[in-house]
Amino acid sequence: MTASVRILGIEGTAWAASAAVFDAESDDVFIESDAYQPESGGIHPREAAEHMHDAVPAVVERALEYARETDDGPETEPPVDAVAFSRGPGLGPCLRIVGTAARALSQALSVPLVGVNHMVAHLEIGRHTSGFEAPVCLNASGANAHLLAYRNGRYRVLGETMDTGVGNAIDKFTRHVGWSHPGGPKVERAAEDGKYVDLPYVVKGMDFSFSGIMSAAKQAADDGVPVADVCYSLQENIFGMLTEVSERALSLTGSDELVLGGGVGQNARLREMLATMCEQRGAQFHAPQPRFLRDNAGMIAVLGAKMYDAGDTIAIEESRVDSDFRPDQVPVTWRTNEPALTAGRGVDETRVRGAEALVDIDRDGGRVTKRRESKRYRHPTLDDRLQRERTTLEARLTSQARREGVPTPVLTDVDPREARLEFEYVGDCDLRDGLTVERVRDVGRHLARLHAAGIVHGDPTTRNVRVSHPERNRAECEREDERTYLIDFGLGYHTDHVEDYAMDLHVFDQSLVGTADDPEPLREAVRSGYAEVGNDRVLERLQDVEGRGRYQS
Ligand SMILES: C[C@@H](O)[C@H](NC(=O)OP(=O)(O)OC[C@H]1O[C@@H](n2cnc3c(N)ncnc32)[C@H](O)[C@@H]1O)C(=O)O
Ligand SMILES: Nc1ncnc2c1ncn2[C@@H]1O[C@H](COP(=O)(O)OP(=O)(O)OP(=O)(O)O)[C@@H](O)[C@H]1O
Ligand SMILES: [Fe+2]
Repeated sequence: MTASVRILGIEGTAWAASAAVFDAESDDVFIESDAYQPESGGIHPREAAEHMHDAVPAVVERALEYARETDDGPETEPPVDAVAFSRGPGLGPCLRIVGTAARALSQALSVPLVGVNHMVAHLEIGRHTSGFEAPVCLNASGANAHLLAYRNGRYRVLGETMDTGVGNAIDKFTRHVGWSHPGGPKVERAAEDGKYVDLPYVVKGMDFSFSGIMSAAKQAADDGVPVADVCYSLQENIFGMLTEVSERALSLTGSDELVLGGGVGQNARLREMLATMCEQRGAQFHAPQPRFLRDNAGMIAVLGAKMYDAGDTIAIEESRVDSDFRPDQVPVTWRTNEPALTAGRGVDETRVRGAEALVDIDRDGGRVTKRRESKRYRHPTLDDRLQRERTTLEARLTSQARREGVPTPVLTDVDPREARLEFEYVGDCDLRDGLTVERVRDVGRHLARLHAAGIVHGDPTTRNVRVSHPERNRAECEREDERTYLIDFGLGYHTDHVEDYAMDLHVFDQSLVGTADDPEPLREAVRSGYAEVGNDRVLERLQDVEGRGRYQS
């Protein structure tokens, strides 16, 4: 055995044939990579696999040489303690080649094998290099885009793309305008000379989708809008969406640490937006060095070392690869500390900061005043548009929902230009701080009622529901009707699409998984409440929606 743990990492999920050596004691990470560059178009899975076949042995050999050169243990011992490899997600043909190489190496060196989830590695490297205890993680990579937070032994997906990964979306646009792969860096360069044009902006709670904005961007380029302007505006909107959902995740979990992962994280504008957002809300932001952001075996070796330390190795027979491997499928064996959600605000607090707004609370007067803040990270034109649209919608939908029999606060005043709303004060605490099966079932009924009226809430989370809390206000709870109120309709809209109703339920479901200690009975309750009042087709579609967010190349 060497003095400190040393791990050989191998990566090859799509384009980067990469091997690395991580030395836990010195924290030294040696990385050797060989990138696949398609001659035309995007990544071809077969060609990429051929690249892996040709390039993996050489990068592994270089890494092993380095391991031997820097090894101070006896020569008869292997230069590393384990071989860690990317098991997925990724392109099947590539993964299989890397898996075969890793198994052979683990046998040849007589060291254990560690099977690493590539997406968890993208986020763990940021936790490792930042030293943050319990950050929210934004993974912005080619084939994925996830918002993740640790809870009860897993990384929970708080939000994700509903169609393609963020890098792939950008790459498809650059292919359309005839630029070579990868497109991300070219968009970044072109954007330097651009000015803002209007493009779609789609967030649903902490989920988001790129299909609308990408078709509009292609259309704009076809219509003769200067490509620089399209690139600039794509960055403003796409990264604005990712920053907004990151802020919402910080707000929901009460965390004040954010880390970035994935190849798109190399983009300076994205990093700037995230840093500005964190600064504005008093949170800390960390982005690892570029060599750890793009696909690389260093992150595989670093997480491999943590897993190895925890005894989380894998038998050769069980080490098959999984091209759909989701981050929330991984039992997190290497973390023991369970961060508590920050406690709900005290009864006396008079000002609350949400993800979007500052809310001033006048409990005695029975009023709250909500003011959407200008976001410094956002382009001023977009910021202005979103603030005004959302304030108007929130006013309208809050009242319409009540007419449909869904408890909401009475709107007493609205000023769209100032992005200001005044409501009746309702409930005693947020559902997040008083989660019960009965209340969650109520939310299911409320959502069903809204949907039946053609309204989508848009951001139903455990913080956007107010409940009466027995310990905080006895008198209140002696009322016969303990009510569950929906608030914050700013992302709502009218629609008759079953898909949109299912998405609404999905958003609530994700917030339960992200904030509850024992989410299963609650997830059951929201479905049963919904079934009492609503349309079964929506619940069926929910199952479909849950199957998405899989690896899509
Ligand atoms: C499953 C795995 O194979 C996949 N990996 C992956 O997509 O490679 P990654 O290195 O994380 O990200 C590559 C993407 O990152 C984009 N990219 C690179 N530099 C960029 C930049 N400066 N601005 C925007 N995008 C950039 C590229 O255009 C490309 O779409 C993933 O993590 O989803
Ligand atoms: N009518 C109300 N009665 C009582 N409390 C309220 C009311 N409206 C808002 N709050 C409190 O203020 C918090 C933030 O409000 P709201 O969700 O509307 O703001 P936001 O910035 O849009 O938040 P987010 O986007 O993070 O959900 C709520 O979680 C709730 O605790
Ligand atoms: Fe990646």
